[in-house]
Amino acid sequence: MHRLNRQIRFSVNPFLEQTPRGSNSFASKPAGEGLAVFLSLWVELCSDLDPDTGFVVNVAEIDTIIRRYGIPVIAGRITERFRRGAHTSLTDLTEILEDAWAAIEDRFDEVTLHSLALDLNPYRKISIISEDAEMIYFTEKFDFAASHQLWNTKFSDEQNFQHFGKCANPSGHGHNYIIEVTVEKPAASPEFSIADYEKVVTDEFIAKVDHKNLNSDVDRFAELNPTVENIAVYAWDCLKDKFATARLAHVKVWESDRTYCKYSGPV
Ligand SMILES: Nc1nc2c(c(=O)[nH]1)N=C([C@H](O)[C@H](O)COP(=O)(O)OP(=O)(O)OP(=O)(O)O)CN2
Repeated sequence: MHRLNRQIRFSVNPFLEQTPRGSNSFASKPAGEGLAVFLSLWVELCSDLDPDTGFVVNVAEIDTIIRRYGIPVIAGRITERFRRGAHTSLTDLTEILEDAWAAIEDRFDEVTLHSLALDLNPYRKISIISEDAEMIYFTEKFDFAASHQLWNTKFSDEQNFQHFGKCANPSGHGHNYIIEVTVEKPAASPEFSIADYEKVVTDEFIAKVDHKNLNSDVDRFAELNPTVENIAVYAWDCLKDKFATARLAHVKVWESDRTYCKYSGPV
């Protein structure tokens, strides 16, 4: 079974009568005319591969279906809210995403719609997945800078340099880390506060690691190597059970744009 993901970038122009023309789907289609609401929708589809084409579905077909049936639902609902001056909350966005799901889920032959994620900006998204239609997932990215040394006192110096190479440098080295924190909550439950969520992540995790020497400033790493894998577990432990109206679903820690570790542990 394969899972194919495709991102569809589009803009909503709430106060224009006509959808702007435009043909750069890499940037946004429909395009924004002047200042517009830029969004993107990630569509994840599952199936075995078609033996003749090697496709789950041709991405051109995904684009056509999503632009014809999905985007008009999202754009229409957002336009309607803007025009009557209504704020669009996460609960409203969840309903809009669920309506988009209903409009497209049966449009793909022999392929299952597995998830839909709406990027609200480059650092924040909401998602729904087929396994758990009652749940909404909210994800935001945070950054922190930290230094560390990879070293194991059980090893000789030579063995340490063999295992960890330049990361064993006794003076340490630094990374600009990114952490993505995903929480889940029942779609129908009371409004989730993004400000409260951000405060929890900032107070319970970022404050403990940002601008720190992980080996010497963070107790967890006094004996344990601060690898990206162990940092992900530490983040999980710091954050689980800390959200008042949501449950931690998983964390993803990026050590660089080439390395990340995703973790979800026992709660
Ligand atoms: N499984 C893991 N392997 C390594 C980790 C880790 O956390 N988990 N960490 C490191 C070091 O921290 C290293 O600094 C990683 O840096 P990175 O930029 O990814 O690698 P380099 O710059 O050293 O790669 P080049 O190819 O030399 O540019 C190592 N391994």
